[in-house]
Amino acid sequence: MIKVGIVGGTGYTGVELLRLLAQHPEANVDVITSRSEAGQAVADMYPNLRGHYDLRFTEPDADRLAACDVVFFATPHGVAHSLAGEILDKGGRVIDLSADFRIRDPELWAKWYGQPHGAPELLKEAVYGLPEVNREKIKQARLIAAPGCYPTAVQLATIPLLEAGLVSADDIIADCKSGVSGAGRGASVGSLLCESSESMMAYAVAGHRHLPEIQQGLEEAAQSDVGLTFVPHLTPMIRGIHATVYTQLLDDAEVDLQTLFEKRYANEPFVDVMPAGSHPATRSVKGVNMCRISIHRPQNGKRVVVLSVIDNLVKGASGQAIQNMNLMFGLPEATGLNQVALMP
Ligand SMILES: NC(=O)C1=CN([C@@H]2O[C@H](COP(=O)(O)OP(=O)(O)OC[C@H]3O[C@@H](n4cnc5c(N)ncnc54)[C@H](OP(=O)(O)O)[C@@H]3O)[C@@H](O)[C@H]2O)C=CC1
Ligand SMILES: CC(=O)N[C@@H](CCC(=O)OP(=O)(O)O)C(=O)O
Repeated sequence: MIKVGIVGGTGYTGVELLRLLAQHPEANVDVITSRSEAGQAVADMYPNLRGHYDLRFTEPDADRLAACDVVFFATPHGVAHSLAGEILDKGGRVIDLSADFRIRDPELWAKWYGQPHGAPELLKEAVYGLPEVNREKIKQARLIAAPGCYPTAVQLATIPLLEAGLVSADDIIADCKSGVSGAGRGASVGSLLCESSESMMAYAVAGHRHLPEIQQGLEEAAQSDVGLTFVPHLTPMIRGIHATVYTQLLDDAEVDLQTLFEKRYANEPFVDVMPAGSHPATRSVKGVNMCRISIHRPQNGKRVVVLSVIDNLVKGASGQAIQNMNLMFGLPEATGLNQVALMP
């Protein structure tokens, strides 16, 4: 059994880790931290977990966490900077769901996150945890930077086109919609029912902190600079990301984009390339570790439109983190991740 520690167990990604790990046959949660709820039983705070956990929140303690085989950080950015190094030094492994180790350049990170990078010495060994790109590195890693929710949906939609050199890398548009849980449990007034239901709005159009993360991943795939316009929107749903990616074919050559995507993801357990002409809905991935994609070429012109949906809390966070854990510990990649999406 893998002994698991979770830092930040009261947030949405923390409780989602607990929900998924409750059904994982090879992992057991030993330590779960919360400073505000220390002493409280996990199942008292989250009744969906009654009967699954006999565990209480504790204060974060590096020694107790390092005694686990792997520690998930489900915390705001900056927390893993201060604790991950100590856990690694004591022999633990770390999967960070926050943005702390996703961007390789510490100066760029500092610019977008508005504070100095707290652990630049760890960046060399941090592996970006997108299994569809970095599977072999993940298997050897001690420190995983789990990708953000928007970056997961956008990169999976775009990477096959850039790897094949078929589209113009200097003009990519990612128009994205997110459910409100993406803002976390401690979110501001804008996430209240009265503020966010029956309405939809764009935000951070001038620049969202996921922009440099997406750009980094797309530039690796393209092996060149990438020009990206990323516009996130808040939509009145609890879970889900819908990304619509617009790119332009470099020439009129007859290319079978459907086959390109099907081949690229043929062996991927958690990417579903849907039949040509499909329009995937966010509810088709609700609660599951899956990205469903469809590829369109309207009127057979040069414009390529790729639709990509994930559950922000699963393939966009906690499910993907467990997928990484499975790879790090030599387990079948889909262990504990075979749920079926909720309908309706
Ligand atoms: N929500 C989403 O869809 C996604 C979120 N993420 C990222 O995952 C991380 C967690 O997100 P989410 O679950 O939404 O966040 P929440 O705001 O819902 O929860 C944050 C958790 O971290 C704990 N925490 C806060 N500050 C500290 C600290 N200084 N030291 C230790 N623990 C702390 C909190 O508990 P307490 O204060 O009691 O200790 C709480 O349990 C964030 O970095 C987020 O950006 C990534 C992908 C998707
Ligand atoms: C709806 C909403 O507010 N979404 C969040 C998503 C950020 C997030 O989850 O951050 P990381 O993936 O970087 O950890 C936002 O736009 O800030």
